[in-house]
Amino acid sequence: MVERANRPSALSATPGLAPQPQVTFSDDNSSVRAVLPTGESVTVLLHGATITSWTDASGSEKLWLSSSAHLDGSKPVRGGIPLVFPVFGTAPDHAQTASLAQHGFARSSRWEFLGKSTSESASGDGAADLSAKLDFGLSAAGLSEEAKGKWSFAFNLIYSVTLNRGSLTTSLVVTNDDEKAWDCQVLLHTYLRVKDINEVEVHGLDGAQYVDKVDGAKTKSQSGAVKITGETDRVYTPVANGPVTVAEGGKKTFTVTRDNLSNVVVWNPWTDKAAGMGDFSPKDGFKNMLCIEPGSVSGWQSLEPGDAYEGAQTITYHS
Ligand SMILES: O=P(O)(O)OC[C@H]1O[C@@H](O)[C@H](O)[C@@H](O)[C@@H]1O
Repeated sequence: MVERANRPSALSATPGLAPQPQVTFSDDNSSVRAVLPTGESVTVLLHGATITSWTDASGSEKLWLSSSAHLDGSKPVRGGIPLVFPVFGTAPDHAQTASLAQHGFARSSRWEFLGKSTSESASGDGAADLSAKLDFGLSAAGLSEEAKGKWSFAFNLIYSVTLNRGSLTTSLVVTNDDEKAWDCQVLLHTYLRVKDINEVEVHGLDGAQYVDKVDGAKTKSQSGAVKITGETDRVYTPVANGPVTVAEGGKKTFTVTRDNLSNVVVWNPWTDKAAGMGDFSPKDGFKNMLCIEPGSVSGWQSLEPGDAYEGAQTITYHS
């Protein structure tokens, strides 16, 4: 792997040599985009450091984004990959996070774009494959007065989004910059795009315990593949750190691997919940999405002053 930090966009031309294909980066005041020479792309909104688009080389979208999602910072984004920190859902019994909004403030805050870099590795045919990495940061200084009032600890988040041919890696490093210890939960709220939810099976969770949030938070045990036949909201704790795969019509479409994230939330709102969400469009869009959300949410990451925690996912698509 060769790191080439902050190289200029477009083609690099060395006199006498054919121009080498380069990653194209663009950023405006609201989002950052990287496009590989082979056509794969990722777009990250500074609002929430939310990934709003991930495409393959042909431009086919891999993530689901509501057509009425708020992209102007007025609400968390419905779709793509929003970030959940420092609390998953709400935690009325956890004093430090009890007054925070659902899923915390990371998805509602404007992040700073820290920089971009390019790496190359040999591909199967001997040519170099390029990948692009985008880094974003959020600390207490970037919070709204309201969020600061509800969570007053000093912290630092670095979120890295790495686009490779065929896969996307998202990694969050959380550092406690305070003089006091604090707890947090982290989750990568990934909305995968599917063709028909009725054809979907999720593999890799067989034997896992889960909390069924649509059945009184009962603890249950998964048997076989997960099929989505109605509102589904489950917090799985897989037995091992193996991959979770999504298949459609018997064909594998996504593989999700986790690094240091012990839970997987599987969520689909189905008809009634989708109808009740003002930013969920089209209303039958639940047929085209499935949230597979790697996270650390069934307990708390307790960080002493100066401690850091890192969790990551890699999503690979199979075409
Ligand atoms: O509407 P929100 O805040 O984006 O949350 C969407 C869903 O996010 C999931 O992670 C939760 O398990 C669900 O309970 C929740 O409904």
